Parts: sequence; C-alpha cells; structure tokens
Amino acid sequence: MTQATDFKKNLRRQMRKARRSLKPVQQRQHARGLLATIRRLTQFRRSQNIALYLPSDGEISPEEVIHYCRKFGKQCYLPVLHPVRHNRLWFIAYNKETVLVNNIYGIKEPPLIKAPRRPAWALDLVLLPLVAFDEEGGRLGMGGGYYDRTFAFKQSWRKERGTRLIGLAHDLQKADRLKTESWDIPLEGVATEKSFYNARR
Ligand SMILES: Nc1nc2c(c(=O)[nH]1)N(C=O)[C@@H](CNc1ccc(C(=O)N[C@@H](CCC(=O)O)C(=O)O)cc1)CN2
Ligand SMILES: Nc1ncnc2c1ncn2[C@@H]1O[C@H](COP(=O)(O)OP(=O)(O)OP(=O)(O)O)[C@@H](O)[C@H]1O
Repeated sequence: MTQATDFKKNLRRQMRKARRSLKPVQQRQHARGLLATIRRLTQFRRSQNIALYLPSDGEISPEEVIHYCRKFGKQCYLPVLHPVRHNRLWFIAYNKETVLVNNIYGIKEPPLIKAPRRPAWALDLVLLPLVAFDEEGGRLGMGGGYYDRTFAFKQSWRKERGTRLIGLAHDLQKADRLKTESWDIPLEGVATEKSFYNARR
C-alpha cells in the first residue's frame, strides 16, 4: 500500500471515530448550528431542489435543514445507490410520506419503485456527507467514490454553472490540506455547526 493511501485510511478511521464519539446532546446542538450556518447562504436561499442525506456513523445531521426546507417549500432529495450502474447515486424525492428502507450499508433510503427521481445535473444544490475536509474545498468521503462518479460531469462545466456542491461536517472533521486526486470533485465550500468555509474566496 502506498503512503498516500495509508494516510487516507488512517485519517478516515480517526475522523469516523471522532464523530461517532460525539454525545447525543452535542449531535443535537450541531444539527441546530448547522441549520443556522446553512440558512444564511445565498446558494441555499436561491435553491429549490436540494439533495441531502440521512445521517449514519456519527455524521452531522441535516434533519433540521430538511424540516426547514419543508417549511419553506423547498423540495428535498436523498441519494439512493444505483441498482445497476456501479458506484453511482440516484436522487429520489423525500417527503413526509416517504417510506424508507435500509441500503447495503445500513443507511436509510427511499425505495426506487415509482419514486420521482431527479438527475444529478438538475439539482440546484447538493449538501453532501464527508469524512474529512479542508478549507480549499478538498473532501475525503467514505471511500466508495459515489459522489465523485455521480458528479464527474462537473469537471467539464464552468465552475459557476450548474449544480452547486457544499459539504456538511462537524467542525472537528477539518483537516490540514488534503491531497486531491484527479477524480475528486471540488466543493464550493463546507458548512459546519460553527462556520461556512468558502473555498471560492
Ligand atoms: N449518510 C450517508 N449516505 C450516503 C453516503 C454517505 O457517506 N453518508 N455515501 C457517500 O458516498 C453513499 C454511500 N457510501 C458509503 C460507502 C461506504 C460505507 C461503509 O460503511 N463502508 C464500510 C465498509 C463497506 C463494506 O461493508 O464493504 C466501512 O468503511 O466500514 C458507507 C456508505 C450514499 N449515501
Ligand atoms: N469519476 C470516476 N470514475 C471512475 N472511478 C472513480 C471516479 N471517481 C472516483 N473513482 C474511484 O472510486 C474510488 C474511491 O474514491 P475516493 O477514495 O476518492 O472516494 P470518496 O470520495 O472518499 O467516497 P464517496 O464519494 O463515496 O464518499 C477510487 O478508487 C477511485 O479510483
């Protein structure tokens, strides 16, 4: 194994452990703090179709953001593992009536049958989960390459066009500058319970 992969593996283990160690009361505070960070962003205010996720493995919870979206008539979507195309995501509408099932990782997702889905490029904003981030928009995920593959089309688009990608994390998931791989899709920023780290300064 190369030194770089070793580094990623260790960082993943360390950050996943740190976020899992947060107490329920801290998780709830962070979920509220995250909403306070997000609702101020123009990128969020202007967006109508927004993809989020349901938290797992100690991830910061976007559930307060989901409630806020519903209250203000924004449509939420959840990622669903693509049944055929390897390591890609589909985005399915998520409403109060949506029934959820566990995917292979034990993360809740809407079932695919008959559900209205939206192509990745037609989402206004994607609030994506991550394991570690840096202030330049670098992201380390769970290692499946799901988001990188699904949003690979962004590499050929002008930066300011199309679907906007913002990472969500606990502030403690901030790392020193992460080495970017050729396939990594840069984030335009990362929102935590404390701040918004704008990578486009
Ligand atoms: N809440 C949430 N939903 C998400 C993601 C995410 O990171 N968080 N994903 C972001 O991509 C996708 C799922 N990707 C995932 C990739 C790996 C593992 C995982 O737990 N891996 C195990 C080993 C896997 C195995 O059993 O083979 C591990 O590392 O312990 C989980 C989710 C789509 N949905
Ligand atoms: N656009 C792509 N095309 C083909 N393979 C890709 C692409 N993007 C990523 N991969 C592959 O996916 C694997 C996992 O990538 P990486 O470790 O960067 O995932 P991650 O961003 O941490 O995971 P996730 O996006 O699921 O949270 C790598 O081996 C990489 O080669």
